[in-house]
Amino acid sequence: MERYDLLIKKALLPNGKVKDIAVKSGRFVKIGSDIEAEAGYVINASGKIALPSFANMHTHVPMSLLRGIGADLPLMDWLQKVIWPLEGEFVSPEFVKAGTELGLLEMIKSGTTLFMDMYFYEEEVGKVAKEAGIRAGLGFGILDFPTKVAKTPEEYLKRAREFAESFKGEELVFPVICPHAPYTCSPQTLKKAKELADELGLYLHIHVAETKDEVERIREEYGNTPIRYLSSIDFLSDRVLCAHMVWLDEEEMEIVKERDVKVAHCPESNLKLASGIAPVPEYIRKGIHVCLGTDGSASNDNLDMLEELSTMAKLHKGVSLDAKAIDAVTALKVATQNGFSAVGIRAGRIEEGYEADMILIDPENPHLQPLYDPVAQVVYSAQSSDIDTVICRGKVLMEKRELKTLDEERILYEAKIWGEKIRNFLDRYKG
Ligand SMILES: CSC[C@H]1O[C@@H](n2cnc3c(O)ncnc32)[C@H](O)[C@@H]1O
Ligand SMILES: [Zn+2]
Repeated sequence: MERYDLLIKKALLPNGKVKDIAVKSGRFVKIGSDIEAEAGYVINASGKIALPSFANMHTHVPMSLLRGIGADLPLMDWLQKVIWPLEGEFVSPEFVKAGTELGLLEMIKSGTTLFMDMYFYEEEVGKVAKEAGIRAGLGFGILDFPTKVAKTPEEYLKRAREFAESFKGEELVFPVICPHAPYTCSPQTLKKAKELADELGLYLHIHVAETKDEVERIREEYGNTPIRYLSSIDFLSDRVLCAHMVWLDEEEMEIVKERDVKVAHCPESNLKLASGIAPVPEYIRKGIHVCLGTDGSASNDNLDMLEELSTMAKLHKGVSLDAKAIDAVTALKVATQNGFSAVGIRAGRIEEGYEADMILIDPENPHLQPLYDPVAQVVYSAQSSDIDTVICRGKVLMEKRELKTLDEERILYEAKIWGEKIRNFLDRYKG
């Protein structure tokens, strides 16, 4: 008799069919009716909706400890007056570890199995991600100005290289090169970051065209808009993930399409920081590769991809007056498959041959009943607390809402202690 690592029985698939799902060596190997086999682990998914898990394609996970701080400010005031001074005071390996644990708790509980992160002391993020069993594309943030983690661009680049070299060849965690933005990195730094990514065969991840102010600043400094400027220094390729991309003109969209640059749309952060609304339906129409991210928890203020995808789908209908601007099936694809495939991972579909990353949603809640159209109802009315089970590469990270790899009680306790320290500092700073 065939033996599988994991057998998920009687799950309701997005196509409306009830099937068993067999997993071996981290992949979906058989999807069929009443699979009779031995299995290392069996999950009874009767009555549950099976969907691909989410790929959060732009985060600063340790910022979970700064959630709720700096509300109601635009990006540059938020960064310069609140966030960067706080990071200068608190960022340390211990802060990053505790913030990552809190963030991963939230991400796993809301169905994410891949996140793309940019921050400081990223080796701490890597260690926690490995323990948690989640996929992560991680990069040490590169800047031109001095902070407590590095003084010169050369030092940031050195740290980025050291981090990348120490995390190469891992199963689920992979290094990425992360210059922060065109307005915080000189052309020399951006070119060196690209050379480093090319030398090590890694993706680049960067903030681009987030605000109108940024566009003006880049135009004044370099005589061009951000995408034209990045194109002129040969920074763009199919291995570049650009977060935000709110303010592009038609010609820039053509450049992005032509180079197959990946776009991480972050609608909630863009709304909260009053940055604007990226023309995502137009990107999709043009065939640009769009995926979805939350950004950090101090600009969102959570890491909940289910909420993010619902916001995305509704927001673009509202601004375009087109109910089909981003339909439910497309929204789900942007939040799942498009994220994984942007970084070369064959996941985001529950199909034989795909990586076994998936969630089970419990529809036995008033806001999901009666159930007529599982995909649309998940997109428009599910809450992350409906997510019952989360599986990453065939490993169960949460079942019946119980976390299997993280100690929820300890992590929440430690986050509250950090909260006390940061609150005391803020009180003194205000006073
Ligand atoms: C160099 S590490 C990452 C750096 O980015 C800051 N950050 C967080 N959110 C945003 C955003 O939306 N735009 C630009 N920069 C952002 C974070 O605080 C870190 O300093
Ligand atoms: Zn960001």
